Amino acid sequence: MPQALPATTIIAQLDRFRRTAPLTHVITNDVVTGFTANVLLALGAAPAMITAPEEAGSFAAIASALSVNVGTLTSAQAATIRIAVQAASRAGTPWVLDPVAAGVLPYRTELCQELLQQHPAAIRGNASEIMALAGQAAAGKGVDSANQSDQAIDAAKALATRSGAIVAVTGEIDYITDGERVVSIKAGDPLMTRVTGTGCALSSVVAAFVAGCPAEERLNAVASACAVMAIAGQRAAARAKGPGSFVPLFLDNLYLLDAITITEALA
Ligand SMILES: Nc1ncnc2c1ncn2[C@@H]1O[C@H](COP(=O)(O)OP(=O)(O)OP(=O)(O)O)[C@@H](O)[C@H]1O
Ligand SMILES: Cc1ncsc1CCO
Ligand SMILES: [Mg+2]
Repeated sequence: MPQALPATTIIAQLDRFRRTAPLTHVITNDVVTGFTANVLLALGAAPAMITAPEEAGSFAAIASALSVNVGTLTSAQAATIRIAVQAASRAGTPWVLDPVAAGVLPYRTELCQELLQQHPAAIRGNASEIMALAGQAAAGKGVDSANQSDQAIDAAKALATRSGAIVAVTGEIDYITDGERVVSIKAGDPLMTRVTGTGCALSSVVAAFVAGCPAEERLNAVASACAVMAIAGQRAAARAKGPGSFVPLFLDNLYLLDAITITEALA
């Protein structure tokens, strides 16, 4: 049975995050780069999108966390990702994988499977992506999921056990697992699927939350990252007229999140 995440845990994790303002190295897709940087800044992290193959390795080694997303993968970017992930792995920088459209396209699916051997701290994807990475039949529709997140709980547990990563499978309900414990978050709003990049940005927020986090606290850190995004999304959607007004309200609500808003949202 999935457990709910207590508000006190989310508040403590967000407080640690804001006090440390983690330097977050992001190698992501062309669609969401600016939005992801703004989400991280609104919450209080320090994003840096360093993508040159000559620089990605040295930066991954000094960053507090690395986030890798294969959404608009090219062969040149795959080379950069390999350099960055290997450097992060060697330096002990926790890194997070967002396997966008894994299962739909063999090239990126093989790259994601290869990267799993480099000990990701966390993997965040939608249901179809997590099922595909776990080797189950999935029905991704391009970058979108055609599966419900609860269909992917077993796949998420198996993938966590195999990779050693915390796995977050997101959707209407988010499930986060270390292979044994499963935590669920029910907040968010369907409007979050009507703007691009909420999931992609979440993966970089997950990276920033695992920065400097002891291994035994990682499940709480990843789940708290999912919770802050979902809560801010829910609060923004309550006042938005549609996707256009949702985005600025979402950034404002990330910035304004505090103990009171978090406690209220989960009450
Ligand atoms: N139907 C829904 N109802 C409520 N919240 C939702 C719903 N779908 C997604 N969300 C919220 O949006 C977040 C992003 O998850 P989603 O699974 O849509 O990512 P994604 O498909 O990888 O997105 P993208 O590829 O556009 O970045 C979830 O963690 C959740 O908070
Ligand atoms: C729309 C889109 N296409 C490739 S990546 C991306 C962002 C959402 O995953
Ligand atoms: Mg995605």
